[in-house]
Amino acid sequence: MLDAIVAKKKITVEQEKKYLSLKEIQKDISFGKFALSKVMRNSPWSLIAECKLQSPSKGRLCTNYTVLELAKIYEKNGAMALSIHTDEHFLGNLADIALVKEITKLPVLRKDFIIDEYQIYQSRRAGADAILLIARILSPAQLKEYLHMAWEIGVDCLVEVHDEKDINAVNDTRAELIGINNRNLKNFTTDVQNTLDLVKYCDRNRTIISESGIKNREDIERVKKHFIRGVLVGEGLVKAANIAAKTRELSLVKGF
Ligand SMILES: O=P(O)(O)OC[C@@H](O)[C@@H](O)c1c[nH]c2ccccc12
Repeated sequence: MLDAIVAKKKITVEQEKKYLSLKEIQKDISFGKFALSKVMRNSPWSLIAECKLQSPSKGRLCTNYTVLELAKIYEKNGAMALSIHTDEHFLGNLADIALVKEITKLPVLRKDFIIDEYQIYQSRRAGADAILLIARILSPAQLKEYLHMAWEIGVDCLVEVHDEKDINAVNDTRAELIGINNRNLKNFTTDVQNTLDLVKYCDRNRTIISESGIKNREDIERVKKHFIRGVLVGEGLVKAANIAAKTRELSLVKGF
């Protein structure tokens, strides 16, 4: 599935370049302020709350709320940042970033499959504070190059890792934010234990978070003991009976 999404993404990006060239995009961007890393550096715990309406493996996850409604609930209840899908397989849309930025003050991570430098500038032009870089779909050279390009325009990168090989590639860069993904890329199941197994390979000077399959305080207590500074949660939030309460629970809001 990942391969198919990436193949399709390559075609989409080539089409987008025809519509608006890289040069034109580069002319039209304001510099970012590294808002995500700033927030995470200053906070002992960060919930990055994902506005996830659908996933390719599970289908529709959320029908009662729009991306904007979710963003507002998350902000009001203690989330430190928002993750906004912009890939079609997740019902995402690049324009959602600007809409979300209009109604919240939180840093916004663009959640997509970045495989071309074009998308880095495109993300900033769309208003993103940060982008996801998935180590598995990039060569070590590409990873370094993309981190540098993003850094030059004030955009943070959350580098996602799935195994020891990915982590070795990231340790060899200056990436500040690392996300250990608990999702098995072959069968799409999630296991929080993956974070505990892999965190020992990560350079401790980075800000490390746990991604996918986080459902409750128990999961958080488990990873928090092992130098994890935050979580990225989608399904656990959007499928909760009370999304506001779940956001407070996973944000570690006092008195919950
Ligand atoms: O819904 P979950 O299990 O809480 O997972 C959120 C997030 O980690 C997941 O959406 C994700 C992590 N990395 C990705 C890369 C592409 C698409 C999706 C993802």
